[in-house]
Amino acid sequence: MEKVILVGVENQENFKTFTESMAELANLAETAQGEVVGEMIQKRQAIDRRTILGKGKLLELQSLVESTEADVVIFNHEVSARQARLIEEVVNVKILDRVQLILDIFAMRAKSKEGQLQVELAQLNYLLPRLVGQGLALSRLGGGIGTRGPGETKLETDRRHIRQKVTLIKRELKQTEEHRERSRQKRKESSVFQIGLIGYTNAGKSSIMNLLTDTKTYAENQLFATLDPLTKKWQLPEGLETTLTDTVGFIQDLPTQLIEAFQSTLEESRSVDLLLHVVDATSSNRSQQEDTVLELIDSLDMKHIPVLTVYNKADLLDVDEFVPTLFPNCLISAHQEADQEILTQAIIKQMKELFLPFEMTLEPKEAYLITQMQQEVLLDEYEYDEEKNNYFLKGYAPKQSKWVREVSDDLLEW
Ligand SMILES: Nc1nc2c(ncn2[C@@H]2O[C@H](COP(=O)(O)OP(=O)(O)OP(=O)(O)O)[C@@H](O)[C@H]2O)c(=O)[nH]1
Ligand SMILES: [Mg+2]
Repeated sequence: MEKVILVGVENQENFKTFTESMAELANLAETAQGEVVGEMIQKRQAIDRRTILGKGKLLELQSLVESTEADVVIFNHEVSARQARLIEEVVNVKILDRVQLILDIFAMRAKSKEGQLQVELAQLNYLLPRLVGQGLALSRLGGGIGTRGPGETKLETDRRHIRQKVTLIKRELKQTEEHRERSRQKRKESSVFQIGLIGYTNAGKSSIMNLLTDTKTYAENQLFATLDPLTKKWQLPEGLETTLTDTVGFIQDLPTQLIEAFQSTLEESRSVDLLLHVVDATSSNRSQQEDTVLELIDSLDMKHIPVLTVYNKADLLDVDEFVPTLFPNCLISAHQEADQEILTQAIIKQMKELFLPFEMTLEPKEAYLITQMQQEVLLDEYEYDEEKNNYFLKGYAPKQSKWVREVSDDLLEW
């Protein structure tokens, strides 16, 4: 385990969320298998352009590194190559920033070929501008946090080599993207109602996926436990078939390089009919986490998709004291089997708002259609009318549903 010192400069720009952000940095460092042995905070009007910390503080950092025998210093700010070099000259250990740390965790987590390629692309994109005129030798970093990567070769310093690699990875990713696009298209054509889980990392998205479906996806008390999107069928008790997609979690200051690299993964959520925004209701940092996710929904062009907020981890809360901030919402615990019902009903309520209400009758000879309909619409009522010798059906159907079209034809005939 590497010993880590965390550094942050509290300034006019970040003072509102500074404490939480530092706590999150500690959490990230631990997720990357670091042991936090010290923290250094400086209050300053703005960060120092050359060394982030002021001169005096930098010397303090140097003695803290020595006394704690730290292996690495992680800054809660983006650190340019030049800044890293200047700081390193003083403290004599590896310097990393928040972005590199997040990239490193992603590199650890990436399991699928696609995930690995995406992380490698993000790392290379992060590296490229940092190489300009620097001749920065990555080898000096040695091993450990900040140097992990899924690529077989160590990250190379040669810019040309990196550019070639970027082109190569993009080409490979394009193929998986096309494959993904095809299955997504297929799902769209089959007009299955699609639900996407999104939310801050560690909010409980995968746990909710597990609660609703019988799958056992990886749910862990770790940041970014999930990297690869996973889509599962989920059938509502009334019979309607939907799909549920679990995906990568969001975090404040999600590196733009990552967002770019993970475009196709995030695409999975862009085409859904309903988003479940999972929020850790117990987080002391809840409102900032909510804002982060809302901003990302916005920047990922997903603003047109209806959202149901799912406040999670209710088992750890005094439920009566809880005050929600986003609507519509429901409050559940993914760890309580009984809450499956609450969540399901909340989802159905949202679906009804998106669907069109319909009523129709079917001749006895058409009764075989009912089973099929049950899988494609929300059927509230269906009964056989003995006097009229027909079936009466009532419910809600997706707007583009063939059942709705057929019903309206029926209505015209009458
Ligand atoms: N007490 C309690 N813990 C929960 C609940 N839901 C999830 N957790 C825990 O919270 C942690 C994170 O859960 P995950 O389901 O992995 O969260 P996630 O949103 O998928 O996280 P990432 O994939 O890392 O973004 C795990 O340790 C879960 O056991 C809940 O309702 N109550
Ligand atoms: Mg997960």
